[in-house]
Amino acid sequence: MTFTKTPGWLDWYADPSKPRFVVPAGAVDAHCHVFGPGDEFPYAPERKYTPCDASKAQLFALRDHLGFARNVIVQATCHGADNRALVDALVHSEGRARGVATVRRSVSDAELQGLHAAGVRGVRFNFVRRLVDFTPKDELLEIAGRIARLGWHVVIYFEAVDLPELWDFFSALPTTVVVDHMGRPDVTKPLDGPEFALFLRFMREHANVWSKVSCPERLSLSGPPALDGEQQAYRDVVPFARRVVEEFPDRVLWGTDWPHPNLKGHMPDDGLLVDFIPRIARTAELQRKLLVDNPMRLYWPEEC
Ligand SMILES: O=C(O)/C=C(\CC(=O)C(=O)O)C(=O)O
Repeated sequence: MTFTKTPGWLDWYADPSKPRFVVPAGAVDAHCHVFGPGDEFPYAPERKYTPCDASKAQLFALRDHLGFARNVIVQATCHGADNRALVDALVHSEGRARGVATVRRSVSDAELQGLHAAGVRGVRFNFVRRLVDFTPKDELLEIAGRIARLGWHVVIYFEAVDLPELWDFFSALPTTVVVDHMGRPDVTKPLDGPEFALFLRFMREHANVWSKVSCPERLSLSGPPALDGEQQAYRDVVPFARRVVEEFPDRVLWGTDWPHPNLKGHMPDDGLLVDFIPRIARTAELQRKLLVDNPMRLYWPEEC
C-alpha cells in the first residue's frame, strides 16, 4: 500500500554527525521508533499522522553510528495496536532491541506471550490528544493488571497540564511506570514553579515512577536547534532534565526519539542530540546509570 505523508512532514536527518560525547559501553537508546515501511507494515487506519518510512535497518545503522549497543523500540501511534513492524524489528535485532507495545483489551494471552517472546517488556498508554482517541481508564487498568503478571511495565505519555487530572489513575497502576519526556513540561515556565514541582512531587511520592529525560528538541522553545555543529542546543530544557537526573539518578532513561515524529520547526542532527547528554548528566556515574544500568535493569534484567 502506498501512503502519502502528512503535509509538512519533516523526514529524519539523513547524515547525522559523529557525536563528540562517547557513550559508555553497553549504552541503550531507550526511546526510538520504527515506521513501516508502509508497503510492508501498513500504517493504522485510526492514525492521526502519516510519517515517512523509518525501517529497522535504518534504526540499527543509526544505533551503530552513534555508538549505542541496544535499542528500546516504542510502538508509535501511527501503527495503532498493530505491533507487527515493532515485532519484526525486535526479532531481527539479534537480541539487541526490546520493545514497548500498544495493546487493546481484546488482546489474547497467547498474543501477549508472543509479544513477550519477541522482546516486548511494556505497554504504552498515550494521553496526548492530538495523537490518540480516548481509551477508557477501566480498559487501561485491566490491561495493566494483565501485563503486570508478565513482569512488564507501563509507559505513559501526557502533557504537564494534564497531570492533576491523571494523577489518581497513574497512582493506581500496579507496575513500574515510565513517563515519556518528563511529562512534557512547558519550559517557558519556571523550573521551580508549581507545574514542574508537581511532576517532581509525583516522582518523589511514587517510587515506581521513572522518567525519560528525552526530547529536548520537542520541548525547547528557544533552542538553538541541534544543527550545524551546535554544542549548546536546547538551553531552555537543560535545567529541567538536569534536575530530574540529579534527583532521581536510578529512575531515568534517555533516548533519541528517532525518527522524531511530528516535529514542526526543524529536524535535529542525532549526533548533536547525543552531545546533549553530558549537559544533563554531568558525571560519568550519572551517565552510566542513565544510559546503561537503568535501561538494563528494566529491559534486560536477566543480564543484571
Ligand atoms: O515519539 C514520541 O515520543 C512523541 C510523539 C509521537 C508519539 O508518541 C507517537 O506517535 O506514538 C509526538 O509527540 O508526536
